[in-house]
Amino acid sequence: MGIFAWTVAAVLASWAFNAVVHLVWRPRAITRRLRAQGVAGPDYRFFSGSLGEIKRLRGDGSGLQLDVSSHDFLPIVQPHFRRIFWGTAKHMLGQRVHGKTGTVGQNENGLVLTDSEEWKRHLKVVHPAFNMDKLKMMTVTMSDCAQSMMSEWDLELGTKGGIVEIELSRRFEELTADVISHTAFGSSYKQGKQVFLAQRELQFLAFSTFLSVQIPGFSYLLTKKNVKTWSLDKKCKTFFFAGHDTTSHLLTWTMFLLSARPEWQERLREEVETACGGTDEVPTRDMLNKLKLLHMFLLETLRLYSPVSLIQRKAGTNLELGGIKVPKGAILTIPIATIHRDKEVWGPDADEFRPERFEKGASRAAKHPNALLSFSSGPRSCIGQNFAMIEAKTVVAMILQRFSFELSPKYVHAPTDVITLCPKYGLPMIFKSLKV
Ligand code: HEM
Repeated sequence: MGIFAWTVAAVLASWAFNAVVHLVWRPRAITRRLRAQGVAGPDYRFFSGSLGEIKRLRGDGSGLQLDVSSHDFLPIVQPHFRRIFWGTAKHMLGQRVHGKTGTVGQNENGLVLTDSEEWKRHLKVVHPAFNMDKLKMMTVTMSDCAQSMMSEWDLELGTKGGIVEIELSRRFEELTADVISHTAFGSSYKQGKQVFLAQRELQFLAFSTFLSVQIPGFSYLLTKKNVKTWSLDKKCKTFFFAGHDTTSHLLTWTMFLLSARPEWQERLREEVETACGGTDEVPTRDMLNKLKLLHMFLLETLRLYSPVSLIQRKAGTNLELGGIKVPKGAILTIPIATIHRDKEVWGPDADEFRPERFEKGASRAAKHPNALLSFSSGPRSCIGQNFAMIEAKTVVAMILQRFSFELSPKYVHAPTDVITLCPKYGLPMIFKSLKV
């Protein structure tokens, strides 16, 4: 055999060895150790008393949290979560999917992906971008972008006799991409738009990767999908990924819930008109601060339709949680969507939509102060949460000032999780102008 054939054989043998180690041997070893302690499989209730534990572990800087997942939103994907939980860290979602969707390529990790020292360094650099003064300035950009979206709606209303059906989820994706492009990329807004398009494609590629078996080394092969992923990866920036899809889904689900509850639509409109004025006014940051009911409404939307429905962490060391020894390398999933509907945590009305539960703030709405996990909690929690909440308030307030709306009969309720939770068939809504 020539040198080339030997090289190919050696590479194949190394892949096969890696595959056995990472897909068979290590997962089995971890499974055996957990089973020996009576942990039969991924059942989140087993850890349901451990929210305090999550906080404590995060608080000590280890970046380590836990929970084992049963994800009732997604029965189809469940077997894959099972595999993920029992697998080893190296080939797991936390690294692979985030790596493929969120960041700038193999050696240039973005903030969602980075670990320990590198993360601290990144955080120091980006944190000042989110201080309250900067956010105040960004509110103006947000309302400008929202205003330009709504001017288009006005035009459509004008040509269609004062009543128009608009598919909102797509419009909000464009809007939040617009906002993040203007705030993160400044004048190079067109470059931001390119990133937006690349990122959408990448998200679908990443999701299909997540559902298929991962063979170590295969992501380096020159397949069509890998080549596409690499080229798209280069264009993506963390903020872009983390910052616009999530916020657009929050807006979408808020509008869905508002259309399903006309009495709330009226209450919130009244609050907005009192604090911000009528159809032609543009809310300022100070006005937005007065919108308590809207704030509660957004929190309840985040609880029931959390844009990010699970997060994961790798056990960095052997550790003990709730009396269970979790071996180093196990992937622990925090099933946000499940926790958010847990009656033990939120009370018997956990499945009901009731913004009043947030009357005294998010930390006093449930039995545990950190039960609302949409933005995660602790040192690795969402850096853009204020940004997202301000953007959502600006946009919803401006819509309430200018339009009345109801759900189109075409709407089909099918929340679906493509890394973030969105309505599978969009959100068609019927709009009327409130301008006299
Ligand atoms: C409703 C909107 C949003 C939701 C639900 C959301 C949710 C989350 C969650 C759950 C995490 C933790 C991820 C993990 O632990 O694996 C996270 C992290 C992060 N988010 Fe957000 N996010 C939103 C908006 C934003 C915005 C607007 C930005 C930026 C402009 C942003 C930037 C980030 C960054 C950079 C991280 C990583 C932080 C770190 O690792 O230290 N997010 N987000």
